[in-house]
Amino acid sequence: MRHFDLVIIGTGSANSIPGPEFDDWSIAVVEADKFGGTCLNVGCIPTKMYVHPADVLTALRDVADLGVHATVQDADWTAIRDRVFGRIDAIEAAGRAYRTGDETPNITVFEGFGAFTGHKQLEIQLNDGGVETITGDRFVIGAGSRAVVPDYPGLDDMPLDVVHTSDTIMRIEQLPRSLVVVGGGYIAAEFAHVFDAYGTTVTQLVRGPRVLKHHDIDVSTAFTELVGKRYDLRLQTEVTSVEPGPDGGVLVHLDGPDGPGQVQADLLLIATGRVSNADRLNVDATGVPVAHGRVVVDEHQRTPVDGIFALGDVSSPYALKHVANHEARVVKHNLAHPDELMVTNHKAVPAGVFTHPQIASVGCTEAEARDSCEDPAIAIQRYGDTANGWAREDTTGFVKLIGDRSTGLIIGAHVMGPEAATVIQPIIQAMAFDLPAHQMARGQYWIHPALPEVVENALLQLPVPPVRVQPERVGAAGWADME
Ligand SMILES: Cc1cc2nc3c(=O)[nH]c(=O)nc-3n(C[C@H](O)[C@H](O)[C@H](O)COP(=O)(O)OP(=O)(O)OC[C@H]3O[C@@H](n4cnc5c(N)ncnc54)[C@H](O)[C@@H]3O)c2cc1C
Ligand SMILES: NC(=O)c1ccc[n+]([C@@H]2O[C@H](COP(=O)([O-])OP(=O)(O)OC[C@H]3O[C@@H](n4cnc5c(N)ncnc54)[C@H](O)[C@@H]3O)[C@@H](O)[C@H]2O)c1
Repeated sequence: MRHFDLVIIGTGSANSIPGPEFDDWSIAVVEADKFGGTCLNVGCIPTKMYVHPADVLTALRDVADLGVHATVQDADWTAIRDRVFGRIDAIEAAGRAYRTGDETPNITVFEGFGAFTGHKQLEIQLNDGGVETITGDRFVIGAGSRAVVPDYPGLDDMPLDVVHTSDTIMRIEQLPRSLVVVGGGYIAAEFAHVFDAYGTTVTQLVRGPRVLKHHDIDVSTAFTELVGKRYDLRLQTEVTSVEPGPDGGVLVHLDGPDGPGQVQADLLLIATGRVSNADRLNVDATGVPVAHGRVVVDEHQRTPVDGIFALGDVSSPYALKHVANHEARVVKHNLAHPDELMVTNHKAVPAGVFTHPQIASVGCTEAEARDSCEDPAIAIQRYGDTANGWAREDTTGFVKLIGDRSTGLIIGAHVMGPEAATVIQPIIQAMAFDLPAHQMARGQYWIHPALPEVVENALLQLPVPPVRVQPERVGAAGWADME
């Protein structure tokens, strides 16, 4: 049985851990599937490579109002798909070659599925046949998450090329004429935007009252209204069964506000959430506990078993790549410096939804704020009432801020509109560094007439006490007085 100083399960964010500081450690990297994990191969990166052409197409369709005459013919699915995966597959292959090649001689890659069979002992079902059992002094569990597919009657009998999850939909042969998307979360919203923009007839089935229902109520309500005008959005609608369509494709049986019904389409995309892979690793055998479906870790990313760490979707409730990357940096430091442990920072975790319009959020929603404090301060600033938004004739975008009246700090921010995921970044910074709202607004210049002025104006409106900048920190006059 081979023994290693460190065993890493999963090549998503965990693959960033081996570096020069571990050159004298023997390291095993265990990967069952594609090198680089979800984000690179089937997640953030390819989806955003599909979103960008969708954004371009959507913008081109909207330019008539600005006096520009543009004709959009169609989206060349094959060209887009081959550009996306021509680039991604090359990176995947290069990552695998790097870890298996001469440049990292202390690393042994096991291509197969690992599960614990004893204390710090992992059995690997190798992809090309055979089984290998290894042991390690330390382990990093970075095994990610997987798509959840509800057990709809008839689903098992459907042709494989008709029913998809986010894992497979991006590699299809041709653009479907019609698509049913099930789910109302991130993945459903982003793919509905992509396919609708490319020219597919989209029907989205959402069992709740709104799309993105975990977002702030104002964002969720406004976004639901907007996409409801774009494609066939059916709320409070459940799938009851599926069957092959009479002319191919799929016939989805559903139950909604108007009673039972049907919708037919070329393809079905199921985007009903993801679950941690903690249940597939038999972590119990090595004494690692699982709670709420996730591997249990402390603020140093340590499991209760000495030397076993976990990070990313397998242990984190956030299921976001920037969180997995941050946690990987913490694990890397803590492996190398066991006497000076770093703490994970989950203070102001943001997220973007790459739809049209774009959405971004950080901190609490208004409802969460009202649950935890009696009287949160709220400000809403429309893009269209600031110079750049007005120039664009934006009619739907806004920034919503939630503040704490006692401290003047921002506790939540929600943005819907052009470049929302970029526009929100200064607010994330303010929250991360405890910069009070009015100090943030008046303690710096805001480029005029750029989009972030919408943030400046939202900050100024926030009914929290002004906090004056100390003159010695910003120069003799004190920028707090600058109007
Ligand atoms: C469609 C989609 C779009 C997304 N878009 C975004 C986005 O825009 N922004 C964002 O922040 N996040 C996004 N995410 C979420 C993001 O991709 C994940 O949070 C992140 O990739 C998780 O990283 P990880 O390292 O924890 O796991 P992963 O990257 O999933 O890596 C885990 C690896 O472990 C391997 N593995 C699992 N079990 C075993 C085993 N038993 N043995 C061996 N290997 C195993 C898997 O094959 C995988 O390669 C998206 C996700 C999806 C699905
Ligand atoms: N831009 C981003 O950052 C981004 C993009 C995609 C995915 N992600 C990450 O991936 C995770 C998974 O995304 P997701 O969209 O699959 O999950 P999600 O949790 O965002 O949404 C799941 C949706 O499916 C619905 N649902 C659940 N079970 C259902 C059922 N049985 N029938 C019908 N509907 C059902 C839920 O009500 C919800 O609307 C996200 O939580 C997010 O963390 C992030």
